[in-house]
Amino acid sequence: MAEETTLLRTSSVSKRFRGVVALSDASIRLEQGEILGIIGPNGAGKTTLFNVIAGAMRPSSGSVIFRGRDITRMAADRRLRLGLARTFQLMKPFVSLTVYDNIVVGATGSGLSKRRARARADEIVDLLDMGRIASRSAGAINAVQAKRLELARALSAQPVVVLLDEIFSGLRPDEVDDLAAHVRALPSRGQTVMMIEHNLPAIRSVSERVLALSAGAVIREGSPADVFDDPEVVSSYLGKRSRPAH
Ligand SMILES: Nc1ncnc2c1ncn2[C@@H]1O[C@H](COP(=O)(O)OP(=O)(O)OP(=O)(O)O)[C@@H](O)[C@H]1O
Repeated sequence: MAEETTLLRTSSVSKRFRGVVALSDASIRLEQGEILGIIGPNGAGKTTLFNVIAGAMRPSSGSVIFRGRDITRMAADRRLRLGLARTFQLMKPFVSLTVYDNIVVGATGSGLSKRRARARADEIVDLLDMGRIASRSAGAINAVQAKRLELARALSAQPVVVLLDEIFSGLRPDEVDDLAAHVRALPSRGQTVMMIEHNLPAIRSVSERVLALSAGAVIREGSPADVFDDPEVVSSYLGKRSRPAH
């Protein structure tokens, strides 16, 4: 394995909550410049994987290595400063602030001065075509715009790796296309992406490599076509009474 191109990896990570095994011996690697999709039915362990990688939770066993450094026990805010940012499935913008100021807050959280944070926010607003909503109250934007703000907030930290948690869920196909174009452009800006997604057409349109989790374990890894059609992957979704629609 080409270790020098591996930006982030988990090594035999397990996470147990009392009787529940949320992650079981999961070893995952994220290569420099890729967009890796993580799929799996409800309860497969996807969010737990993100929590362990981003520092919201410690694994019961195993380790997380980022740029060659063991960050398993490092606090989330230090990981952010090292270049590991995430979006949240449940977005909680500061509703009393404008969209723009929410992005500034994200940038200051990554350690920038106010002045540099504003310059970063200006860049992100341009990058994600958010000019029309920048001065609106974050409490007055719609769900699609809120997704974009969540992405903007994560990017404001200028991360090396960005973890996207279901940013395409609930979007119409045209809205997916619009946001997907921005996600596809991230590697050319030096940003590597790992994304959890139930929206399989969205994954197919942005990632070359997909990894399927079921009951906390990695069951398949490969191209979207190979993984989506794999019988074990299909049956893991059917077992949960939901089919990977693609
Ligand atoms: N804090 C917790 N306490 C107890 N059990 C938990 C906790 N967090 C997750 N679990 C359990 O761990 C398992 C994996 O949950 P997780 O949220 O990681 O799955 P997921 O793949 O993200 O699901 P979804 O697609 O529904 O978001 C589930 O059985 C869940 O109930």
